[in-house]
Amino acid sequence: MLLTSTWILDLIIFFGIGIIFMYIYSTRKYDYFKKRNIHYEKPIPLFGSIFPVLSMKTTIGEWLRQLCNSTSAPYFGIFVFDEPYIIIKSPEIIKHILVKDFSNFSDRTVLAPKHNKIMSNMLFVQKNPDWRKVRSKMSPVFSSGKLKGMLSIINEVGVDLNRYIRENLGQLETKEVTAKYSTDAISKCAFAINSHSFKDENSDFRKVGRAFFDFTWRNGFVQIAYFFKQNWASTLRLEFFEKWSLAFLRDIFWKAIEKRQQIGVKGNDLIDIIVEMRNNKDLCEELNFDGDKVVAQAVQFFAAGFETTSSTLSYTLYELSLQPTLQTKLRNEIISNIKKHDGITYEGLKQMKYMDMCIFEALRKYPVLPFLDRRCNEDYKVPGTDLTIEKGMPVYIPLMALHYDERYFPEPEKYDPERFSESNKHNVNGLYYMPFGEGPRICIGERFGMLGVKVGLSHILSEFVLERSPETPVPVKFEPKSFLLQSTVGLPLRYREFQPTAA
Ligand code: HEM
Repeated sequence: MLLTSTWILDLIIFFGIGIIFMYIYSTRKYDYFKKRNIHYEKPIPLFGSIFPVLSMKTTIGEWLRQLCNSTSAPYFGIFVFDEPYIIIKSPEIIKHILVKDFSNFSDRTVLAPKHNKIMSNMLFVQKNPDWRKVRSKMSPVFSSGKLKGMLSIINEVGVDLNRYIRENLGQLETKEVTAKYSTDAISKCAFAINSHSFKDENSDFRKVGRAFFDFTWRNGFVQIAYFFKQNWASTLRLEFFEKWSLAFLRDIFWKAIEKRQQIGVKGNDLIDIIVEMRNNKDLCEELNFDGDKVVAQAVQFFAAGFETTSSTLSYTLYELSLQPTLQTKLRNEIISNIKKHDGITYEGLKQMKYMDMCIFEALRKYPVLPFLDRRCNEDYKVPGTDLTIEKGMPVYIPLMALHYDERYFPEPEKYDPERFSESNKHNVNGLYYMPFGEGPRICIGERFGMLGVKVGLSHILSEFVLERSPETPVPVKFEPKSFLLQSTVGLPLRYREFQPTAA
């Protein structure tokens, strides 16, 4: 008993004071946009404006889309808990931020956790100046020469993929099928290991993939902390990826490196490239490139490549199953291309223009990342506007909202590859279509990702016809527990063998 004669009353008073303190603290910046005459989404104490996302009622991509539709302003504010964030809708301003004035916005907001050396050395989260050095050294990994070398590895996985489909004809969960394919392709390219996902539902790599990206409460909470409340994530030492999964990848990776160094035979994969880098003493010194910093590059390859490739491939197949005419058009292109090039070749894949259009349109409707983020490094006056973005301010580009904006893409819900035909030019006076991001921090694996998707489409559509089944969700409902656009019920489709008609 401190203040009153009963401890219950004391407790109520302390509790009340605590609530008042939290209220005052969490709302102290809530006049930020009002003072600057910037349109903003009204916050609620403690949570800010983003409560619908935090309570997992909606996905962040869909929420930002709703907000963008509710105002004609070129930019507006939101509050994430107690912090103001600026959302940029104007394609011209976006171009300034991502490309022209990149030096002011060269880092992402997501945490690079000091407590985890693998995670903090992944390119996606790395901050400058380290990011610049590692990016320039990793870029050659994705050169045409290296990609051509990796094509034969991915093609082998494509053969396993079609064998699996043939053995399981009927209804298949397409997202799971494409996840097996991308898991095997990336584990072979980055770790020189066949993870046998098609044979073993619970192969170790597949388990790691699930642990990384399946929508669980744990993953939802950690993603929120890493993207929105970095100080919580570092104080609580939260792990973005579960410890056992990183330990598994680290172990596999070093074994692969040792084996490669012992036998000295090249494999045209990431392991070769890393071995080359490790043998270059100057480079290792410059980057302080050893131990977990090296492992980080392979884990990055897996983490960034596995879900992105399988998501894009599965959504393209899903949309084509709903529109058989488009599916036939693409199949015809694939079959004649395979005949012309005597198989699935690098040159042949480059020539399939309709395939590009189908993938670009799938990426418009289902961008793997529904928003891009940057943090302002120093006060920045946006050219041609009254807006000054202050140092430290997080800036979001609402990718999904832009991809569904009727001004750029009429009837946005409709899947129409013709939007990306040669005659339809995009991003002429600014940026609004960017499934791989833009500027110096654009996706480093864009060409590798496209290669994986194209090889997968070529294998599947040359041999199978995909159809909608009663279980196929139309339209797709996105899982609010995930930052990525994942269907709540997967993408079940019916597969049957393609029977070519005699010419
Ligand atoms: C269809 C497949 C893919 C899509 C749609 C995609 C999309 C993206 C997007 C939107 C970004 C953010 C760009 C920005 O902020 O401007 C990104 C970054 C990144 N992606 Fe991809 N990605 C794909 C495949 C891959 C693959 C296969 C890899 C690696 C093997 C990869 C590695 C990365 C890395 C390392 C970054 C961070 C780059 C940096 O900060 O320098 N991605 N990706």
